[in-house]
Amino acid sequence: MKEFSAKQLPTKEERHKLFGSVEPGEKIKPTEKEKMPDLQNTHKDFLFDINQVGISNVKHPVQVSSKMKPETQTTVGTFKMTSSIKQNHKGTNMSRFTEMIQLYSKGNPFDISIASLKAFTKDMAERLEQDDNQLTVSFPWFFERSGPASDMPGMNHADAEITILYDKHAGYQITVSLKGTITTLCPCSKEISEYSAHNQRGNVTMTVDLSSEYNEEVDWKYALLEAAESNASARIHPVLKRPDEKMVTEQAYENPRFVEDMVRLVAADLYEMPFVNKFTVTCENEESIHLHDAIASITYDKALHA
Ligand SMILES: Nc1nc2c(ncn2[C@@H]2O[C@H](COP(=O)(O)OP(=O)(O)OP(=O)(O)O)[C@@H](O)[C@H]2O)c(=O)[nH]1
Repeated sequence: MKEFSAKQLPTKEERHKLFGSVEPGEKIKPTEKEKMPDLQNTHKDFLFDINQVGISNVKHPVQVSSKMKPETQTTVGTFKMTSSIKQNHKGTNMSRFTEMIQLYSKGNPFDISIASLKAFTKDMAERLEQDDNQLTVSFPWFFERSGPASDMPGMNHADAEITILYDKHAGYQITVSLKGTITTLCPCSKEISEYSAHNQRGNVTMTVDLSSEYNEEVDWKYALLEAAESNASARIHPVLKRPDEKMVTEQAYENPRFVEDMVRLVAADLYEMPFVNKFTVTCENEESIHLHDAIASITYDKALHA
């Protein structure tokens, strides 16, 4: 066997120099915060107001409560946090956004209940010395789902999002959104075929403005998921044994749905929810007989039809 001969490597410092690192240049600008120029806080005519300025794509662990199991979970939140600024103000103080997340979470998962996020956005506006603040947090929400016959559980998830808009004069506007996955079986295919019918995964996205009647006794994630799943041909399951698979297959055949049927049925459920003001429901079916998807959407504002 060939004997291993060790290389004589230069030191780490020498290696960095070998690959281009140089000595620091002369540094003459102040290093104390008080002596640094504060460009962001320059005031003169900068031509336009800005509607939203801040930071996006901030990842932070978040704590989510739910009516479904697990009743509390830690998941990953992706935040966007902004406020408006006036024409005479050059820039926002960006470090304050992430500083506030740390202040609220104290190094733990950030509690993203509606109450906590309402307090956060109001504080944020005050800390930025602006009239408004907007926060959006999106996160995968996990929920346990059991097989319909075997009752064997597994973990499903849906994409959830909360947007809180705080305005010093107008108060709060709260919008929540959930994208859940369902099974749809094609009614046309069932009608025309001697046997079988094509079916597919459908994605139902519901975006809802919450009314002032909303309180957190109601789990909005569960309510929206139920609106999508209870109207589908069948629900999606992580674990299915043969008796489960038989039930799900037959249930889908007994409840065929076009993409149009889905958005109308979900719209009816959202219409009946007293804590929903305005909603958009979109269904996109990943068609198993096409390369393209089928899509339908309804936007409805209860106030416009009062
Ligand atoms: N306004 C603005 N800031 C930026 C931009 N790009 C980076 N920065 C941020 O500028 C931040 C530092 O500015 P400030 O947050 O005003 O810091 P500061 O003045 O020391 O903080 P305060 O004492 O809270 O006012 C850094 O966190 C950078 O992320 C930009 O395009 N606009």
